[in-house]
Amino acid sequence: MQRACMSALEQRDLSLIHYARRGAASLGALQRLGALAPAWLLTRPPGRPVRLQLEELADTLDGSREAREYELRARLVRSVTEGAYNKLRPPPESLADPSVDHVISARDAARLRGGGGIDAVLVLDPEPALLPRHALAEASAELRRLVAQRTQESINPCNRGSWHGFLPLDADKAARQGLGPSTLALLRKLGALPALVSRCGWGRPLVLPPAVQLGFYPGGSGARYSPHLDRNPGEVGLKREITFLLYLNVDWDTDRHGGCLRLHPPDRASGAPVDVAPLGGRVVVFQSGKRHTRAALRWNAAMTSLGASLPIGKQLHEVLPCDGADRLALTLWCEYE
Ligand SMILES: O=C(O)CCC(=O)C(=O)O
Ligand SMILES: [Fe+2]
Repeated sequence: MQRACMSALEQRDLSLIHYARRGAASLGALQRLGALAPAWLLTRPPGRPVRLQLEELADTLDGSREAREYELRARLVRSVTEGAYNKLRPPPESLADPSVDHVISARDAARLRGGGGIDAVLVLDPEPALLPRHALAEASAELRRLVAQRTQESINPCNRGSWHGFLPLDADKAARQGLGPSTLALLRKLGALPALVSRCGWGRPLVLPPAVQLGFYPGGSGARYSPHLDRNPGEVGLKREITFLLYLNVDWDTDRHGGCLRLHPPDRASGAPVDVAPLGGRVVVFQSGKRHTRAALRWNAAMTSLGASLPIGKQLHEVLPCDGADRLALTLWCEYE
C-alpha cells in the first residue's frame, strides 16, 4: 500500500508538470541519475537543458535509493512549478460569484476548518442548485463526450481503470476550448466556491489552481480509488489544501450503481466510514491533506478556545466501484500559497 501510494504521488506530480512545461529543465539530469519512472518519460519533451542543482543534490543525498529518487522528483516538481505554474495561481476572490453565496455558509466553513472527523466534511445539495437539472444534464453529456479526447487512463495503481483530464478554470480559456454554455457555467460556479471558504478566514492564504480535474469511472469496469489523502505528509511541490468535488451523475441510483465516495474516520474509535452518493449537482468539500507540524499543533492547543486555530484536519477517502453506470466528477483542489 505504501509503495502504491508513492506512485500516486508521481501521478499528481505529473499533472503539475503538465501545467509547467515551459519551466522544464531537469529531465536529462534525472534520467542520467536513473531517478525517472518510465511514466515520467511519456510526458516529457526530450533534449532540454540540464539543471545542475539536481546533480549536486543527488551527491548530497543519503538514504535508500527510493528515498533519494523521491527527493529528486520532489525537487523536479518544485523547480518546474516555481515558474510558469506559480504565476497562474490567483486568490479565490478573483473568481467570486454572488450567485453561489448560499452554497457554503460561515458555519459550514468553520466546521470544515475545524477538521478532525468526518463531520468536518461538507456534503452539500445546494438549493437552488448550481445549475437547473436540464443544464446539468447538458454539461454532464458534454463532459462525457470529452472523456475520449481530454482524459487519459490512470497509471496510478491506487485507481486503475479510471480516466482523468483537466479543464481550465479561467473562463476565457475554457470558452476558447469550445465548451458549451452549461459546462462553462458549471466551471464558473465551481471556481467560485473557494472564495466562500476564504472569506470566512482560513488561517493561511489560499490560491486557485489553473484547472479542475475531470474524473471518469467507467461503469462496470471495477475502477475504484483506494483509500488516500489528496496531499500526503512530506509531499513537496503540491500544495492542496481543500478538495471541492462536484458530481455530474444526473440519474444516479446508488442501490444499483454503487460508486459512493467513502469517507474514513480518523481512527477506528471515531466510528464507521460514511458513504456519500455521487448525485448530480452534489458538492463535497474536505481538507485535502494533513498539516502536522508540531508548531501548528502547539499553536492550536493554545488558541482553540479563542477560535483562532489553524486548519490541520485531513480526510482519508476512497471511490467505491460503480456497476452499470459511468461516474463523472469535477474536482477543484484549492491550494495554500
Ligand atoms: O470522485 C470522487 O468522488 C473522488 C475522487 C478522488 O478522490 C480523487 O481524484 O482524488
Ligand atoms: Fe481524492
